[in-house]
Amino acid sequence: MSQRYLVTGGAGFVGSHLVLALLRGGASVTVLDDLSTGHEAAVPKGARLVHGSVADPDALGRAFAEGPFEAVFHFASLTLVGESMREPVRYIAANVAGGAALVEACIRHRVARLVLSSTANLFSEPAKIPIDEDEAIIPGSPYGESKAMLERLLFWADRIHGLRSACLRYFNAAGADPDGEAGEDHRPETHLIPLVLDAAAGRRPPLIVFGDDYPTPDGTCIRDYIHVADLATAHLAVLEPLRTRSVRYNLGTGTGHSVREVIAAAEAVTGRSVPHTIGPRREGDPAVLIAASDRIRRELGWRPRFPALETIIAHAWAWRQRNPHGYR
Ligand SMILES: NC(=O)c1ccc[n+]([C@@H]2O[C@H](COP(=O)([O-])OP(=O)(O)OC[C@H]3O[C@@H](n4cnc5c(N)ncnc54)[C@H](O)[C@@H]3O)[C@@H](O)[C@H]2O)c1
Ligand SMILES: O=c1ccn([C@@H]2O[C@H](COP(=O)(O)OP(=O)(O)O[C@H]3O[C@H](CO)[C@H](O)[C@H](O)[C@H]3O)[C@@H](O)[C@H]2O)c(=O)[nH]1
Repeated sequence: MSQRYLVTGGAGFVGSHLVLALLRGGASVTVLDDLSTGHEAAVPKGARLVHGSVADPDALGRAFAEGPFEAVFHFASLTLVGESMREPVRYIAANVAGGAALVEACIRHRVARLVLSSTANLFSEPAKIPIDEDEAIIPGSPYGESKAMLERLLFWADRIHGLRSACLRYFNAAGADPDGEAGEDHRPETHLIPLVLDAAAGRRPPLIVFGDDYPTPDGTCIRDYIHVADLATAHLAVLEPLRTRSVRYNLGTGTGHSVREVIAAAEAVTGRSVPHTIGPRREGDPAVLIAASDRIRRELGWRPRFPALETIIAHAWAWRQRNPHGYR
């Protein structure tokens, strides 16, 4: 019998790519998603969708009735840093309550392993770049704070109940399924690469570059863009160590790219110009965020298959070209 997994938020960008990877590996997948930002059409064929919130006991009951699960992957979350700066209470309440309800259900249903989508926003004042797992956790927003709280909740769930967990701190998730079966469709879209590609395609007004007076070589912010398919393989790679211990890893490629470099790479990939203007800084944006992913490389042998920015952008562009209206 095939192994069965629960993926919360599996109708969203990163979650749907993990669902694809699990299905391609022969697993059975249940997705629990309230479709608040995800899309029913993004749930890959072959997975079962339970429509509802992780905070709703009835929806959790319907999802867990499909178990027992080998492991649970928790992507479902409010995810926007900027929005969380305006609505801190809603962000912390929703993310912590949803995560806590899910963890409680995992304990009750004797799930042994849970993987949490955590974030680079834990590290708003890095003492050194690249950022490793020993860096002090100083969340940059209520969104980051909610992930820090869930990481602590998981620490205690392991210590007291033996629920093993992996906290995966993604840096900038980007790209699309290399075979074109899934892609990025956030509404509203706030992420740089899809905005750049839509500007190139003429589907949006010119991109606004948020500040060109940062202490970086070209003045624009530097980020570590990691292919969403490589995030998926990292989720699969942690399942083995989770049999015996909890882990936490920072996930990026270890290479940073400025906003200007992203624009130049997109122009090279698409053969079009990316109309853009320079605007003010966006509140809360650190100048440079780059992950040291040495620990997961060393301990688990994980490597990004698609580390090059051009490949990440090419896959995102290919999906967007075939799906100009996203998932509709
Ligand atoms: N995209 C990134 O660059 C990035 C970076 C760091 C961390 N993350 C984390 O990765 C995860 C996935 O991010 P994403 O970009 O795929 O976001 P997304 O919005 O595309 O996906 C989130 C999914 O969760 C669902 N959801 C939200 N609240 C829910 C609830 N209470 N119950 C059930 N479903 C709910 C949404 O409908 C959506 O399908 C999030 O936890 C996010 O915080 C993302
Ligand atoms: O219209 C835009 C959009 C973005 N940017 C710049 O592009 C870079 C990337 O911005 P994104 O919004 O794509 O990503 P962030 O680095 O802000 O956020 C990412 O990392 C965060 C943690 O730091 C969270 O985890 C979040 O979910 C994740 O998308 C930033 O320097 C931003 O200032 C622009 O110049 N113009």
